[in-house]
Amino acid sequence: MDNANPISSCVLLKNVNKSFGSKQVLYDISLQISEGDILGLLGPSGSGKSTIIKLINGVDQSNSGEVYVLGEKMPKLAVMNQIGYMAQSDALYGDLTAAENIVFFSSMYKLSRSKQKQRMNEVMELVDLSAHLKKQVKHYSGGMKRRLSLAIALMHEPPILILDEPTVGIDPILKRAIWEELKKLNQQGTTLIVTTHVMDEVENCSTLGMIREGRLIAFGTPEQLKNATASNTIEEAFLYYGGTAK
Ligand SMILES: Nc1ncnc2c1ncn2[C@@H]1O[C@H](COP(=O)(O)OP(=O)(O)OP(=O)(O)O)[C@@H](O)[C@H]1O
Repeated sequence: MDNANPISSCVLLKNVNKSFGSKQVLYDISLQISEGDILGLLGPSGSGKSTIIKLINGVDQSNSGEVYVLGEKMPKLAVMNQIGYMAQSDALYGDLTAAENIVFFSSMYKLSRSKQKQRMNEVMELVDLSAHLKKQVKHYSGGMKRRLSLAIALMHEPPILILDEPTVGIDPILKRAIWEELKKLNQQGTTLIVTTHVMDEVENCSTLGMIREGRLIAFGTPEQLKNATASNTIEEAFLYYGGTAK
């Protein structure tokens, strides 16, 4: 990591620490994500996954250490526009329809009216909500709101897509369909960063980071983590790290 170059990395964290008041929640996090990766950040609730994500997308700032995205030191507005972000809780307006929410949230990306319409149809098709475009969001179920948030994050075709627990509350069939689309986007060049608690999502990731109590206790490809722990499955490797890392 000492040799890691901010310019050639898609995302680079160097010795990042983060506290809220007197409570330290991230300790000396260093990691590098290459363009075209699908990084899965795994860890128990409260371990610090969302905090790492918010430092990468520029929503929050570290107390020490550096965060670079696309070669630029974060936070930087021009880079924030290159990132699609789906937060853990859905920041949607219940009194507006899905279409109105999409227009509102994508207005900062200044898509032409025809492009906006085209993308709206594409992303709503993708998350299987085309039939509910004109429905007020307060009448959506929890899973529908997650899917709408994902659609909004995809509107401007960002090169980096950050998804904080994207498939919570989504049924297994749609979850598989969404992952297929995410992988398709990845093959077209989108770098993905996804947090999850769920082991079955791990197989979709090219790189895994395991977080525990604010520390990055393992980072590498699933094969590397399995080899390093002499495990047959990534679940076994996760249990190994969970059981022994301090
Ligand atoms: N704005 C904040 N103010 C104070 N403490 C915070 C704040 N945001 C997060 N924390 C604390 O930081 C720690 C890490 O939280 P974070 O949300 O990053 O964990 P997480 O791994 O994403 O958890 P989950 O899977 O439940 O979302 C927790 O102890 C949390 O209470």
